[in-house]
Amino acid sequence: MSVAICVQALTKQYKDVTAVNNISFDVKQGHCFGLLGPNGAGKTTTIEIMEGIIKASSGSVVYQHHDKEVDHNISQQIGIQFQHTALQDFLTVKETLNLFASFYQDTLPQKQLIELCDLSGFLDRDNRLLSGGQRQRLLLALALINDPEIIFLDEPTTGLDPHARRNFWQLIKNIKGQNKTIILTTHYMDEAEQLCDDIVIMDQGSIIETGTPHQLLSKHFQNVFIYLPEQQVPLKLIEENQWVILSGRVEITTNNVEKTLALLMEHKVSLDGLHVKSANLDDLFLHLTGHSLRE
Ligand SMILES: Nc1ncnc2c1ncn2[C@@H]1O[C@H](COP(=O)(O)OP(=O)(O)OP(=O)(O)O)[C@@H](O)[C@H]1O
Repeated sequence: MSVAICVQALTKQYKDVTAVNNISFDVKQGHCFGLLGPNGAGKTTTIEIMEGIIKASSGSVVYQHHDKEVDHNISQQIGIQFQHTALQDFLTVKETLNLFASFYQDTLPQKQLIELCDLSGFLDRDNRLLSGGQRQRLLLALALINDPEIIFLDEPTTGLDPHARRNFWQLIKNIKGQNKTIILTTHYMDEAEQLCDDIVIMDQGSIIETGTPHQLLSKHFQNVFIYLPEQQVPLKLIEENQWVILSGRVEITTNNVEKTLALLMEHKVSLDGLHVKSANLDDLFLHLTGHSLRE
């Protein structure tokens, strides 16, 4: 898999704040790369340096295809969905697409863009009347308007309801299916698990973990959790096995689900309401940093 962007020893120093502290990673061509971390971790600063919007204090960002360091000219070739983009009042969605298309030399055919971002139901609607999900789909279309190979999405589903978020994920999967490279920042671990091939986790300007979601989870967690209503499990069994009682449920940590279920059945424990959960990226984040990603 070839490398699309190579980030080397990147540092950004503001007066008394080191926003990004000597980080290095590669973004692979055709992958969805996730940059995760809590507020203030340095994600936006990193992304803005990669987009050529701000300059690094030291280190480099090289777009391998162009074989040169990033500068502001890169904006013609990449797509950016910013966290907050002001849309022109009194323009319809179609007029907005036309306006943004006029900023670029080469653009994706509008019909294809409308289909890809599922805009056909509200093309004549004033921007101000769009729902959160519709607005994000329009912003995604604007990021794709110049048919970029590389697309930056900065927290694209923040504030959307679960249904709109899932719709949006499907659009991102479709775009990924066209062999585009996506760089995504998000606070939502389920989003990263769904979409990202590679993940970098940042905290306080530094990288604290890197890998595929599967590699990260199997490196840090060999166990799964089994939950059962407390009243169904004899106290003696709980104590003997050093299981934990949490909010009315018994939490059993095990690396052998079959063996644990056999033990419960042997003691005639009812399995009504049983819940089995593998560790997810939220658990990983808590494990690595001692705090949850959305705190
Ligand atoms: N222009 C600036 N001047 C001084 N400090 C800044 C500036 N921009 C960012 N910082 C600081 O750099 C650190 C990293 O900020 P950054 O916005 O990159 O974090 P983030 O991970 O994107 O956070 P969020 O998820 O809240 O967007 C923070 O401590 C922030 O206050």
